[in-house]
Order: sequence, then C-alpha cells, then structure tokens
Amino acid sequence: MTSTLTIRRPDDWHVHLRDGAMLAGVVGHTARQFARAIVMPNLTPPVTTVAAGAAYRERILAAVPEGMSFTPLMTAYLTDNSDPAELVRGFAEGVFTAAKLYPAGATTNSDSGVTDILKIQGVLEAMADAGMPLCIHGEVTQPHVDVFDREAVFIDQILEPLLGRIPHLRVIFEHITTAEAVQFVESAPANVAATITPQHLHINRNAMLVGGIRPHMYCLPVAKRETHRQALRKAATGGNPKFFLGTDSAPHAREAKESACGCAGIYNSPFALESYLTVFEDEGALGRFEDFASRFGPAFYRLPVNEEMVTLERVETEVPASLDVGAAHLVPFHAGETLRWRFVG
Ligand SMILES: NC(=O)N[C@@H](CC(=O)O)C(=O)O
Ligand SMILES: [Zn+2]
Ligand SMILES: [Zn+2]
Repeated sequence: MTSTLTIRRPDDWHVHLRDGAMLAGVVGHTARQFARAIVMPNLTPPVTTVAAGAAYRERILAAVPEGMSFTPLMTAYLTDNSDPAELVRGFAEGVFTAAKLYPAGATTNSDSGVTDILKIQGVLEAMADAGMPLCIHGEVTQPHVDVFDREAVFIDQILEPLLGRIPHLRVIFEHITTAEAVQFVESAPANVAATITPQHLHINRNAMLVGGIRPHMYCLPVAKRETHRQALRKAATGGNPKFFLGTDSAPHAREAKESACGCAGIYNSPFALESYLTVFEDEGALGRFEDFASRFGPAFYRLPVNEEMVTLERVETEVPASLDVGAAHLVPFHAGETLRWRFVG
C-alpha cells in the first residue's frame, strides 16, 4: 500500500491568477504546489503587448508570498489587431511563453478576442515560424450551436482547418472536455497537445444540474456527459505525452458565482494535486502521475523539468466550504469534501 508519493515538482500549464487584491489572495495557492504556471492573459484590459506582459509578470512576482519560489510563464492575448512582430519579439525576449486564442465571446473576458481566425492568419504563421506555442480556448460561439457541442464543432470548423493551413503550428488545445477532443489530439502530429483540468476528470454535467443547480460546478467549456469524462480519464492517466496538467483554476467571488447570471470558472488551485491524484489512484495509474504532472508539460513547451521534489501522502484532507482570500470569499472545487491525499510540500 503506497502511503507517500514523491515526484518532481509539477507545473500548471493553464491558470488564472487575476490581478490586484485577487492576485494577492490566490497566487500563494498556485505557488505552494507548482514551480511554474502558464498564466492566462484575460485581464481587463487584456494583456496584449510585451510591456503589459512584463508588467503583469512583475505584479505576480511581487504578490508571491515570502519564502515561496514561483515562475509565472506569461501569455499574450490575441485580438483581431494583434501585431505579429510584437508577439514574436515578446517570445524572443522571454516575456511571452505562448499566445492565447479566445474566440470572441467564448468565455470570461473574451470580448476582445478573435472574431474570425482568418483575420490572424499572418500572426499565426509568424508564431509557427518562430516556434511560439498557441494556447486555444476551443469553442465556437455561434448562437445556434448548443453549448454542449461547441468544443466538438470547434474541432471541425476551426482547429482541423487551421492545422491544415499551418501544419507546423505548435498548439495546446486547452481544458479539453470531450471524447472528440481526445481522439483529435491522439491522432494529430506531435506538435498538438492538450491540457486537462481536475474538474473535467471528476464531474460530468449531472454534478452541475441534478438535485438543484450548482454554480460552483460551472465552468467553460461546460462539463459534458459521463462518456466524455471517461474518455478524459483514460487520456490523462494513459501515459500519452500529449496530455498534461492544466488546472484552469479560475477564481470568481462567491457572490459572482451564486447569481442569476453566474460567472464561469472553478477555483481548484488550493487542492489541485490532491484532486488529480485521487483520479490517478482510482484509475490504477499512480505510477504515471509524475509524467502527467511534471514531465509531459515541460517536454511539450521545450523547458527543463523541475529539479526539486515534492511529496504527497495518503492522508485525508478536508476541503473547506469556503476560503477567505482577503479580496473575496471563494468556494473551492471539492468544497466540504474529504480528499484521500495531502500535499506535504
Ligand atoms: N474556465 C472558465 O470557466 N473561466 C475562465 C476562462 C476560461 O478559461 O475559459 C475564467 O477566466 O474565469
Ligand atoms: Zn478557456
Ligand atoms: Zn482558463
């Protein structure tokens, strides 16, 4: 019976740290578990320039609690008017690790996103030539497309044609939620990968809608039916280097979630590793956790793995019903539940 698991320190390849008081309240939760994180640029206003990316990185570093070491990896927010030279310069100077495609209107703070992918063809070609990765929120936004179908339709209408036009573009299909996405990434060449969140491994859409509407289970892309959750669990735990950890931890104040029009986003960073590890244990794949959490992400991003080690022990952890992070009360993923693992450090 395994009672502890020691692995290289993981990284989070998709997180929302926000800004100001919220940043100060949440960054420690990420920095406690992860050495590095790909930080999403969907602030208001979004991070679109090298100067804004560098300034945001400084604000994050200033907010990291005393005694923790953490490296934020910055992303540029693509708009219809993105300048290829600015992005590639940010990548060359080490300010930007990647750029992020939000289809306009697809999710939180995506209003300035891209209205038509063909408008940024030149930007994406320049990125591909520079080897700069593209992170994608993969959902279409046409009103007639059902919200549960938006990821699968995105593959057919946007992603597959995009890779046909620019086959060498390095793409991370982020927070995938469907069997179609798993299948697409598996059959794509090595320059296409995906991140998987803890919530999409744990919950299906019933968790959000049965027995009352549960706003803290709502994020985008929305959780799908059980067959999709099973496909995601197989992908995450199956040892394929194309699938790696990205929490999509997305804090919104409790009252913004518990609302007639609640925000999309699940705050999972405080117990992220415990949450993922429970899944790996249930799938009989504890031996593959380090690959998913600590090796496949750096390999795809062409970064070294972390040298430091961390330990998780098989001790029950109670997840609080709510966390006061100063700026807000946040209801974490697994609120009120007991998880079987504890992150020691
Ligand atoms: N995942 C979410 O539901 N929300 C994210 C945005 C995103 O990643 O799509 C957020 O910024 O709140
Ligand atoms: Zn997203
Ligand atoms: Zn996100």
